[in-house]
Amino acid sequence: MPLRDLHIEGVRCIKRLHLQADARWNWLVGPNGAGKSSVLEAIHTLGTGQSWRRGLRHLRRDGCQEYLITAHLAQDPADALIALRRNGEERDIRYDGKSIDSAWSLLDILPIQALNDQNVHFISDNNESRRRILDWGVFYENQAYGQILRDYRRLLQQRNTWLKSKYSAQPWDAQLAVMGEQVQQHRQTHLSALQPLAGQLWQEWTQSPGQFQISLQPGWKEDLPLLACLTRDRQRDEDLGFTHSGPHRANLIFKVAGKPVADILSRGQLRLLGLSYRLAQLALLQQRAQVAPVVLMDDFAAELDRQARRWLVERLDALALQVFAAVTDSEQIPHGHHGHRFHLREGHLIEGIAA
Ligand SMILES: Nc1ncnc2c1ncn2[C@@H]1O[C@H](COP(=O)(O)OP(=O)(O)OP(=O)(O)O)[C@@H](O)[C@H]1O
Repeated sequence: MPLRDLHIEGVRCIKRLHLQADARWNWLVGPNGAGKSSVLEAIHTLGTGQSWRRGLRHLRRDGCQEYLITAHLAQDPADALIALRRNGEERDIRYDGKSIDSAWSLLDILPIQALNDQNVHFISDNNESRRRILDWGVFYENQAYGQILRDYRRLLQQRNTWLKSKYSAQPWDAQLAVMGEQVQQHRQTHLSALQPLAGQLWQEWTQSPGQFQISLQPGWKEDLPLLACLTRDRQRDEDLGFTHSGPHRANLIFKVAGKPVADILSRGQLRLLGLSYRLAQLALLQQRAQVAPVVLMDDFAAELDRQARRWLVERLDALALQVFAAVTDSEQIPHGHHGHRFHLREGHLIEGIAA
């Protein structure tokens, strides 16, 4: 669902900026501090209700009362606008003239895949980052998953509150176990479909016969049902005041040739492996769910040599998605590559296609 245009007011270093987007490639070009990430963050916020690094209030430009981000989507009629305005703690989201209560709805209206540093280096980051990236793919492949995960988290929170308060009746375990098993099942099904695609991309890039494996640890003892683990660990959970077993403790393990990748791959290779995984997610969505996220790529060239950059562009080209990619220099864009180039300085568009 590409953007046709984008309008930003009062976001970080950007006072006011409009651009008319290309349906495929949009290169944001400018030196450090020019505002490239601010544009990407604005799009991310419009598609998720959340900033990708700090809290939302940091998005507001110093000295401004509010920020406003709006866009027209390519498939919508000309007068349908998606708009997010924030003033202090008040947030107003509208789509096609209607007010939207929950930012969750934005995930359907404007799906985004963010490839910023954290979201590409998730493999060597913590378990939570890996779960977040996994869940992004599961959610877009099967949108019922969003509700299942929210239900699971709500029950988990209730159980943890109960563990701390030590009331006598304990009503949560059976339902928590049912939801937890469902979360695990959806994740595993998704991963089984994703693994061959990610492996294919990784091997295509490395030309290495070393086998690439991803496995999912569910977050509880694998040969026991979750309910049995919750029952078994009840006393320990009560003593420590939180739930030890469940998909909130799941982990994704990446291995190449049988070894943990963080031990053997270089930082650039880890970025490429992370990108292969994320590209595989996009390919799977294209096959299964017909969702076409807008791809946001911060610091496109970081840690990638020329050949890797070309490969990445070709892979994204094959997916025919809209991409916004930040580079500090036009030289980092593979030679002869098409798309719009927006040159930025100090939060202003100095050259490019203004709306
Ligand atoms: N709340 C704010 N109000 C005004 N300016 C801000 C605010 N937050 C950050 N900035 C400024 O915005 C600029 C950072 O912009 P941004 O991160 O978008 O740059 P960039 O082009 O992505 O740079 P790099 O290539 O270094 O990643 C910095 O100059 C910073 O001082």
